[in-house]
Amino acid sequence: MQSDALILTLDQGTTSSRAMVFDASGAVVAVAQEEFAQHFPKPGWVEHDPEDIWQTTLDTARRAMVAAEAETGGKVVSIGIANQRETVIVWNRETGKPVSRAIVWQDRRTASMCEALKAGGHEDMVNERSGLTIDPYFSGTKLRWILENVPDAASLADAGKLAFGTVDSFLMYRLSGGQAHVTDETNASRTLLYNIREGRWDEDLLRLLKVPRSVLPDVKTSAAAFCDAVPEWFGRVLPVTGVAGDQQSAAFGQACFHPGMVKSTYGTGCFLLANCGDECLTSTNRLLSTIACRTGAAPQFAVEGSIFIAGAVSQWLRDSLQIIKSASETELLAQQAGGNEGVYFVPAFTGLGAPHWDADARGAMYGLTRGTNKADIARAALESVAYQTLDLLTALNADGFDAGRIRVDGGMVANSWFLQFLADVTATTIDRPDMIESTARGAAFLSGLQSGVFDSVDTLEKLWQSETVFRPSMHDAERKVLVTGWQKAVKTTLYRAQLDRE
Ligand SMILES: Nc1ncnc2c1ncn2[C@@H]1O[C@H](COP(=O)(O)OP(=O)(O)O)[C@@H](O)[C@H]1O
Ligand SMILES: O=P(O)(O)OC[C@H](O)CO
Repeated sequence: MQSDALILTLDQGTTSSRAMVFDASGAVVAVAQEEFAQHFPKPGWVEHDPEDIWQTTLDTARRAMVAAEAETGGKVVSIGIANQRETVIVWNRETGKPVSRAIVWQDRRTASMCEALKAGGHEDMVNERSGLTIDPYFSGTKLRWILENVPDAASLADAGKLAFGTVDSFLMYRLSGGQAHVTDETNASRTLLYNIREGRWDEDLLRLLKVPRSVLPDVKTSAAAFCDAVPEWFGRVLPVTGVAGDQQSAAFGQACFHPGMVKSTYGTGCFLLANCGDECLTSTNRLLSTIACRTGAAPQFAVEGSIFIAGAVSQWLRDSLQIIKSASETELLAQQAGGNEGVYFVPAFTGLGAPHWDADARGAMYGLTRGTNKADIARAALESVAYQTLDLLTALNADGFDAGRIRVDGGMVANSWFLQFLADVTATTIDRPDMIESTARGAAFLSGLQSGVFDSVDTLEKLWQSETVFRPSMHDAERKVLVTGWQKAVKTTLYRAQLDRE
């Protein structure tokens, strides 16, 4: 292990870009973060400007690197990337310019395209090969939408001048000065175009979604020589040696290296991953199969439950309702609320993900009375994230797992009230590590293994430390009442979506 070597990680998330520098002991020595604009041009549409993604990534990376090298006297030797997944960027290979805004994973504009694919009887084939379900969440239909709706996109594709990528791929294209068009297998596994069992872009899926092979990046394993960042950005050449979708990266950063280990990340959304080792398990309860990070020759897999709105509920209370000034206020408000008061909040702002998969569902609050106040609403908002996790765990356990303990991370786990309620309502032990930035840490682990800063996975495993353990303490009867109320609220929300479709 090189003692003065540092690793720069780029955690490009849905609401902000964050750069972190790690040292050879796995500790964070510098952080820089910038939020960027979210665009909602039509109901259900969510877009980012790719130039915002690039600029905030570059600015935060430079700031964190300069601070870390000045502070420690060490040198950054490699870069790791963890990114919001599924989000689609398409650019012109000749000019490097995106042809449209990025279509974000939360965007629902392709709901009818997905319905048509399902009606065409393609669901089983898509599920078997990609591990995913047909839903607007994934990249494939978003890419199709751009090819069909953005002027010149199809003709550029015909001329071989169009490139598609998830966010990691776009960042590497820019970092390498336009040399690299590459991604990693965890990101590829979220596109709906990748055969996760055979580890290749799937010709039948490409044909189904009418995606030309020429627009796709090359795929590597997550710890690999991806590309070199040119000196223009950091003053010297720096190799990108670790790349993963942020949720797979978080599982790696949480040292969930063994089959059966489970992590759940609470950022904008919530994503629960259970390690399946080298077995590609198929859920019979509407969870996803996905590629996890590997360090050896054999591909690794996880079963995943994806919830679209988690920490974003607090952002909505802050930015849209304006009843709080910061997300952290929800903790005190929830304590003040005292009880659930029969108030339920189903935050289906962008449809419901696993295990319901209803793109048409929309958010709702139930049980409001004249006495309902902002504390009740804040509590219901936090509760909703715990109930949604319960729905995932119920599906996971029905698939044969025994998730008795979960490692949690992400911005929302600073909220201890939420974690205790999560433990209570799921009757599961919740383990918060000393380092909740697992996403960035996973990318640092991957990059550092490849660049020689870390010598082995065993070394990394020893770096993981628990900070607080939240144990279930709620009586079964109380839990049952609360959960029954939630189930009724979800049922009503799904029924309403069904009525809207009729
Ligand atoms: N104390 C808190 N209580 C509840 N939610 C919080 C708290 N702190 C942060 N959040 C939420 O966590 C999210 C930020 O987490 P982060 O992991 O940075 O997300 P992302 O990577 O998706 O951008 C925001 O949605 C924010 O509202
Ligand atoms: O930006 P995050 O951390 O909420 O993660 C987004 C996920 O990768 C979407 O699948």
